[in-house]
Amino acid sequence: MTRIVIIGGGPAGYEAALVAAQLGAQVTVIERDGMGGASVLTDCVPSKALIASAEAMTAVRDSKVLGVQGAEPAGVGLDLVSVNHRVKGLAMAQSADIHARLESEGVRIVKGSGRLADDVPGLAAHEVEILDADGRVVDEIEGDVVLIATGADPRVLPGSEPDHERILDWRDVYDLEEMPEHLVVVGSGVTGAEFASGYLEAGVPVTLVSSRDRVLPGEDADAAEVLEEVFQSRGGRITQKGRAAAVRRTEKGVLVELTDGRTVEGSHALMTVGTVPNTAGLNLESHGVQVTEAGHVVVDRVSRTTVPGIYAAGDVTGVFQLASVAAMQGRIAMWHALGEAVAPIRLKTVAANVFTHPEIATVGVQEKSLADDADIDVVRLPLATNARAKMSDLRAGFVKLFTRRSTGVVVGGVVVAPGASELVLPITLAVTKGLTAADLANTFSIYPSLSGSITEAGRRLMGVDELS
Ligand SMILES: Cc1cc2nc3c(=O)[nH]c(=O)nc-3n(C[C@H](O)[C@H](O)[C@H](O)COP(=O)(O)OP(=O)(O)OC[C@H]3O[C@@H](n4cnc5c(N)ncnc54)[C@H](O)[C@@H]3O)c2cc1C
Ligand SMILES: NC(=O)c1ccc[n+]([C@@H]2O[C@H](COP(=O)([O-])OP(=O)(O)OC[C@H]3O[C@@H](n4cnc5c(N)ncnc54)[C@H](O)[C@@H]3O)[C@@H](O)[C@H]2O)c1
Repeated sequence: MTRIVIIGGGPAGYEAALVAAQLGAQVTVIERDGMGGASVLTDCVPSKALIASAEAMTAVRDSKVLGVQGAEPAGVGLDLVSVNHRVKGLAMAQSADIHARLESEGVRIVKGSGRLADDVPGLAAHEVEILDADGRVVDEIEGDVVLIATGADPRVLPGSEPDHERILDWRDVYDLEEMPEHLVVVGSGVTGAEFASGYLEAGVPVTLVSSRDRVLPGEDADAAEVLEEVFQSRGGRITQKGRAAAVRRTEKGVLVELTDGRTVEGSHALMTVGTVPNTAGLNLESHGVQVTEAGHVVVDRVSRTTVPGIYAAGDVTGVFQLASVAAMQGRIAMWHALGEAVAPIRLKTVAANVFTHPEIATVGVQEKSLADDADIDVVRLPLATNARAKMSDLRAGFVKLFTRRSTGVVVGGVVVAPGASELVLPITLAVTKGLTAADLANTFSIYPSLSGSITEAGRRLMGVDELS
């Protein structure tokens, strides 16, 4: 029986464990915190649960235009203590469900930190030491295959170290007992944009310190522009081209000093300036496992590292930091290691969503990476023209579709709308299965529905041939 040792119990680790157990391997998962990893306990799941409460606030406040009475902004508020209580409880419950599921599949779960400990490099099997919370080695186990799935932690900006009271990282926010009077979010990547949007919706004045001239530099530029407009129309402030040099505590709160001399004051600062992979202390380099300058483990498309028998998956690899990608990399690693037929990961088919208001969902090729003479047709349909959107008073947002001009095959798309994370699925399916604009156009969508804009985009891009 193949012995699999997995270090880290996030989506990369636990999904890998499920696949390996299903294929009859003997599986051990070493996890220092709790099953589900940072994704479930502190990052993805809690943030989306918090955002769900903020969205409920928005739905109530925005209902006046639909004729609802008594929902004036001053009369609607969030009870942050009970929201945080709910968020943490939900994360713990999800973690417990994953723990129970793994145990029911026969996976052994060990609490502690794992690290590679081969005495002799190059052997077919690998030793892994288990350390307790005090750093003492308490056990050693041998695996035929080791999966490194240790995730990533918040990056700390020197001079802006979180004190976890006023200067926070995103894992601290669920311990707040009162709403911040004025939250300064430093960093406008996906994490920063989501928290800035969520807290603003929850009724907190927010300033977003963005180091670029546009928030969400990695996303579709039109989508980022819509998000900025909505954010500012609701009273959010954006400090553009503002790179934080230091964040200090003041008598009343915090002062964010920017590299160009400007300052931003607030009651709390939330640091969202990226992540660092958890590779320290794993003995990777001494075992010949190649890591990049930034510390990410180098893997190929079937999750192999540079050492036979050692695989890596998830945020520790730096390949698209998404729970869905982490899980797929973990599964692929096990299929490959256990001799199953396996297709290398296809990053062009990955769908991603920014959970702001409105949400931004993307899949496949994106406009910013297209050459001027690319063989690509693009259509952009504003939501404002969609009947269902009008009924719900949704004005901001759009559907954008990219097809290959020569074949009509759908190669990418962007949806900016409330619930874009759900709406993007037909486009993702089209990109994954090589469907054409005509396939979308000839698919029945419900009338009236927001997904009608996706089939309509297909019709706009249909070639003349398909009409004849
Ligand atoms: C605020 C936030 C919101 C996000 N929201 C989303 C979202 O909505 N959708 C999405 O797809 N992605 C989201 N992400 C990204 C997603 O959380 C990550 O891509 C995902 O957690 C990666 O999973 P992983 O298994 O690689 O690592 P993790 O989930 O980080 O799990 C790794 C685990 O390994 C443990 N570990 C580390 N070192 C050791 C060791 N030596 N021994 C034992 N255990 C160890 C860690 O404690 C951790 O529990 C979000 C990220 C952030 C920061
Ligand atoms: N919904 C989701 O799927 C979701 C949600 C959150 C995070 N994530 C993923 O997690 C990963 C990490 O996201 P992130 O947003 O934490 O990191 P990031 O690296 O994507 O963004 C960090 C931002 O901070 C900025 N920054 C860095 N130093 C700064 C400074 N001194 N002052 C001001 N700004 C500064 C950077 O320019 C960058 O725009 C990403 O890959 C992201 O996709 C996914």
